[in-house]
Amino acid sequence: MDNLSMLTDLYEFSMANGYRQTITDEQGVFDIFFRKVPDNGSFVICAGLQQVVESLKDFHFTKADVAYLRSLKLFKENFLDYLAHFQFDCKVTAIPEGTPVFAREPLLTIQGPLLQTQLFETLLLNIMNHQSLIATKARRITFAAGDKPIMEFGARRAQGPSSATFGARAAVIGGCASTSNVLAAQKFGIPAAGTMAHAWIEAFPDELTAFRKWAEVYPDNASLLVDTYDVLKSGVPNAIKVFTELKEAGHKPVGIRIDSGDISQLAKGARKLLDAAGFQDAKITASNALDEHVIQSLLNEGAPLDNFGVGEKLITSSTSPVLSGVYKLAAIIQHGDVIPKIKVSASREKLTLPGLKQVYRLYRANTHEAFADIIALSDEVLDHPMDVVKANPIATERHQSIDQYDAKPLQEAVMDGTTVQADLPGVFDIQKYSKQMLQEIPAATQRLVNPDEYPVYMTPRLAQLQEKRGLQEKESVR
Ligand SMILES: Nc1ncnc2c1ncn2[C@@H]1O[C@H](COP(=O)(O)OP(=O)(O)OP(=O)(O)O)[C@@H](O)[C@H]1O
Ligand SMILES: O=P(O)(O)OC[C@H]1O[C@H](OP(=O)(O)OP(=O)(O)O)[C@H](O)[C@@H]1O
Ligand SMILES: O=C(O)c1cccnc1
Repeated sequence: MDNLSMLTDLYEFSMANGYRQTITDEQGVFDIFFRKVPDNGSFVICAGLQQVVESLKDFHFTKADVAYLRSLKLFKENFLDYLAHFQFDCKVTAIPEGTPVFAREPLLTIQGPLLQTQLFETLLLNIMNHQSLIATKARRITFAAGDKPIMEFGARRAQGPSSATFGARAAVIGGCASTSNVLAAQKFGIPAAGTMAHAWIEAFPDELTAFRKWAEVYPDNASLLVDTYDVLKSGVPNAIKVFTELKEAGHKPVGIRIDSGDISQLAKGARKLLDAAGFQDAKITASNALDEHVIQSLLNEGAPLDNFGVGEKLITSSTSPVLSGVYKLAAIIQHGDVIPKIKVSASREKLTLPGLKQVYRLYRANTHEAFADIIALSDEVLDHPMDVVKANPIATERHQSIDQYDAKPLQEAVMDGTTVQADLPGVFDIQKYSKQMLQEIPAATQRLVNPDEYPVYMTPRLAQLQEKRGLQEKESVR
């Protein structure tokens, strides 16, 4: 990661400078969470922690950064000096990447000097909102594709270079098998994959010559794009001619890609022709503005497709392009005393969760079947049975009783100062872990349309604290 310490909103510097002049001893505790799941889904796949850790570990300001900030004529010298000698001194706990998470759960909590914790808001949200959004979209798309591999093809349509590269990382966390983005492949150890563009076909006098020349250069990697002129009349018959020549020379053709038209009809026609010519093993890849709904529809129609290349709809999460994760102050620690903090705004839905907290996944006793999550204060022991309250302040039927469960804490220690305490696994290990975690949550919460709600509760103590602190803040403005 580049040094991104200056990638923040001006107001973070303004507040941090202000804290330096006013309340210098306080520690801040901030939580990252979201309230709404993209695409009306029920869960988000948490992603971005590795880049959060890398950027915090290396958080510093160069001489040029400090000179620039000085030139704004907003900040005191004691603050600029603090930045010039910045030493990261916070503790970070977080839910591991790949975990399916739900609204209002603290995905990441950071505790440390208030000035420092304030400064990280914009950068941490930028990283986690982006990667979690794309990992979640990728999970929807790979869910629709079942066991058929998805190649991530989005670099050309991503919103800028870094969205392309970190988006490809997130796409793999969400289940994609490979990427066409060579930088992402190199950086994160993802298989680099791809076929050819229409330009290759157009560059030669005719399609057959173009296919032959490709096969000469890549005899063992002949995946031919068959839709430049006419898939069934020209593309597939020409591909079969070249595949036959390759076979005679002892090579195994890979397959074809269809990138336009009615993919289902074309794939069915192509499959017949390929099979009749003895190329039952040749794979059919589809691309062209695919998303989870088009893929599901193609497979429901029985389209004989083996792979999908998915670009713009995945890399931009175009049908739901924002994950509105927020970074909220949960407590101030003053001389060792924890003072829980809450935001009470006009909309009850935006009520925050005060205090130092932990999230638990609740399993039916002695099984791997998760049925709910619960947010507790971090010093609490969970009761059996327990009267719990939905974390969503505007949910109906908020009160429930739960019993006979096993609880697994989700947040784990990640950083203590610049010491990294958590494992930061490679992307495919994260993908594997993510799949295991998804198997544990009910199938009905994972369907693409109108998924069941997965309950997220608070313990009675946390609910009481939220109510009490909320009322206190309301009283204070009377
Ligand atoms: N059988 C099908 N069922 C559902 N959707 C399909 C089917 N075949 C193709 N699609 C999708 O329909 C959309 C429009 O396809 P169409 O071929 O009209 O695209 P286009 O972008 O106009 O074509 P081109 O790429 O040649 O410009 C694409 O998202 C494509 O993936
Ligand atoms: O549609 P996506 O999911 O983003 O997948 C990637 C697209 O990128 C290429 O298109 P190209 O840039 O050549 O444009 P065109 O095929 O639309 O003409 C490729 O042929 C796919 O259609
Ligand atoms: O390799 C491909 O086929 C490819 C890569 C990027 C975008 N479209 C297609």
